[in-house]
Amino acid sequence: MSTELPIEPPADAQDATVGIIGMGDMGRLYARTISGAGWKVTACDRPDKYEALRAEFQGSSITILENGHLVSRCSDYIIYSVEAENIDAVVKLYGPSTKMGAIVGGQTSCKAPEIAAFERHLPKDVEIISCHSLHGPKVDSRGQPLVIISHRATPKGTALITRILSCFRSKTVHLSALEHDRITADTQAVTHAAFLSMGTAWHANAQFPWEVERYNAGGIENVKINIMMRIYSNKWHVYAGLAILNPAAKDQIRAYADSVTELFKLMISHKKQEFSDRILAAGAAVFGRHRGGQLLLRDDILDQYSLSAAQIPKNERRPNSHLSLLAMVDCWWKLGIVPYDHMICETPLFRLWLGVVEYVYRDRRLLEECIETAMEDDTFRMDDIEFTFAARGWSDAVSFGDFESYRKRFEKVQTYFAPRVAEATRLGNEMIAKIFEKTRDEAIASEETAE
Ligand SMILES: NC(=O)C1=CN([C@@H]2O[C@H](COP(=O)(O)OP(=O)(O)OC[C@H]3O[C@@H](n4cnc5c(N)ncnc54)[C@H](OP(=O)(O)O)[C@@H]3O)[C@@H](O)[C@H]2O)C=CC1
Ligand SMILES: O=C(O)C(=O)Cc1ccc(O)cc1
Repeated sequence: MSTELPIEPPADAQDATVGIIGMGDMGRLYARTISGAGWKVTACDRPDKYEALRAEFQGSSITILENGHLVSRCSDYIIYSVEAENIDAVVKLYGPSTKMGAIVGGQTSCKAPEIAAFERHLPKDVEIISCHSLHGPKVDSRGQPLVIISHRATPKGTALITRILSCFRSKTVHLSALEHDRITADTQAVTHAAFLSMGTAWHANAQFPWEVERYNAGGIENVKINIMMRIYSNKWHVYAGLAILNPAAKDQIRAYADSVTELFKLMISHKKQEFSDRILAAGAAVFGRHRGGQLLLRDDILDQYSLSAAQIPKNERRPNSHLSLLAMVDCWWKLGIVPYDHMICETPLFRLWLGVVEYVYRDRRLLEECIETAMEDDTFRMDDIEFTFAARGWSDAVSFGDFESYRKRFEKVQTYFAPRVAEATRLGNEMIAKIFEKTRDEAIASEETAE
């Protein structure tokens, strides 16, 4: 495991052609950025989209071809940027056309099936070097992690790919496929499970949380609502793929659902001592080494990003049990995970999630307030019971591995929240841009120092 600065290109690097198979959101980001850095780029989507894609990219320096055979034949680095569920079929189709001696990688969010497909279908002379940008297509890539997986690779091949991808000005992290999947099961799959469950619970209670007085509680609630809306405004297949196909994700999501259920049972049976001991033990295990240092998030920034019309002063806000947060720490504790160790594969959403969890656990008064509310206050009970059902439901959906039922669960909630998606996306983008200003500025400053 290492983090490296970009390596100087080998002498022939400027001649390399990069091929992109799958011109969806991430494929387009890659094609535009890599071409903008001066590399030759060829790209395709499904053959039936050829004419439309060609018209769209007319006059640009990106060459659109009819299919993946043509892209594979003429490219030195081919990136498959298709739905994770389709990776085996697409590599099976185009893999045998790979140019002799080329390097092949993929952008899918889970590497076990991608690497298996490459090993199964690519000619043996082909190197395998995969990648994964840990951010969405609309997020500034500077300073965000970019994982490079040199699975079947020469040092020269790795140097070339590192050089090509350095145009994203991301934080390059070299990992094995296995390390990548174990870490992203936490930073992505479990994080998403928590927010998917919040959305499902609010939908089950027929609530738009920003219209409910008890959710007008500033920073933490704003993050929960904005991220939940952000996830449900995206494509279901991204979340389904990275959870269902990641061998480590099922167990971690199940552990999260178990923590939610067990804590909820302690709450409704008013076992305050047991509940409190468990919360504090989990907090000590997870945050013990991180008591000092700067918090990841600042409350005053988060307060600015609310979907609600009414802003309630801090001293009049109603405390929340924050079952979703308490269960996250309980789950990390049970699994022996220290989330700070996973920051090498952080996404913007994970940083926000860890940020709010940390915010509660490093403020003893706030944590005591959560424990007190969980035990004594019925205001959030109907939310917490629906949240418990939802967490177990999402865990089942992932365990059963059925993409179609995952899609139905997802789209039901997505449709419910659709009317406010545009506004939530705008707010979420502003919130993420503001919070990551510092990360981006640090990345630029360290590049300038290196130059
Ligand atoms: N969106 C995100 O935030 C991120 C996504 N990823 C990963 O990147 C990959 C792509 O995601 P994203 O761009 O968002 O998804 P999209 O659905 O926007 O893009 C995938 C594209 O691949 C196309 N495709 C499918 N089969 C073929 C084929 N046989 N030949 C050529 N093209 C094909 C799809 O067409 P059609 O729609 O017709 O099937 C679609 O246009 C996914 O595996 C995802 O997990 C990684 C990082 C971030
Ligand atoms: O930040 C998140 O978790 C997102 O929702 C965006 C995202 C989705 C899939 C990826 O593989 C990487 C980033």
